[in-house]
Amino acid sequence: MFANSLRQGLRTASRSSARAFSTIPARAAARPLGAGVALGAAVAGYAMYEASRSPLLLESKTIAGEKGTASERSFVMIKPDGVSRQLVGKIISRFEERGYKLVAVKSLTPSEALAKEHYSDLSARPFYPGLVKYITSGTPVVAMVWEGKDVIKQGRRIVGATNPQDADPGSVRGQYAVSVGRNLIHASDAFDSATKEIGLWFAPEELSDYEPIAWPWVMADN
Ligand SMILES: Nc1ncnc2c1ncn2[C@@H]1O[C@H](COP(=O)(O)OP(=O)(O)OP(=O)(O)O)[C@@H](O)[C@H]1O
Repeated sequence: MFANSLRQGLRTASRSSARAFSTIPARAAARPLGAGVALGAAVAGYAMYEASRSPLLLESKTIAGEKGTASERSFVMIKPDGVSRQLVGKIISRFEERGYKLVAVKSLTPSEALAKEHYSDLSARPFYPGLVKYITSGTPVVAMVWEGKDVIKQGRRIVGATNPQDADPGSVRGQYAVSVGRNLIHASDAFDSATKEIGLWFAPEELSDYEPIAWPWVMADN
């Protein structure tokens, strides 16, 4: 019952999330997003998400790479306030300059179903309806996947504490935000959530596999 309504919801999510730009290969992006393509992407994304909900979640190698290695991946999203305040470049620079690899990026206005599923663990919290409304406001978000050593934990440090008033002044939230309800950015908080979130927001073919020119200089241990 729940799975059916979720499946339906994610189909709707895929259909109604408006995409402005993306790392999808040009040929695929140029194709009109007909029902088949949209449904295919939704099914692929949903399959990855379903896999992330199964006991396979306990595995250390998933769509979020391999936990604890340079292939570890995190889902990072610049929220509508970050886009509206034109902080996208500054925020992306934090991850790039640290040495992390951008493996996927797209701008979209999430559907209500997608936003609700992303924040499903907070559905009982009083701020949940307002949170969903904020994420689906119509101003787009920038959804990204970043890769590199310890990117999940380090990504959370770059982002800062949930309440910007508690955030380190050098973090994104500590530098640019003051309100918990408008804290600019999301980053996965654990390997399991990165697995769920990357599978929910991206189809596998949207994730690029390449090596930045400085990769060995950034990731080597000796
Ligand atoms: N008390 C609150 N009032 C309003 N919004 C809140 C409140 N607490 C959390 N939120 C919103 O819900 C989001 C998710 O909350 P969560 O507790 O998962 O924190 P987080 O993991 O730091 O945030 P995110 O998941 O966005 O990275 C927060 O980033 C914020 O936008």
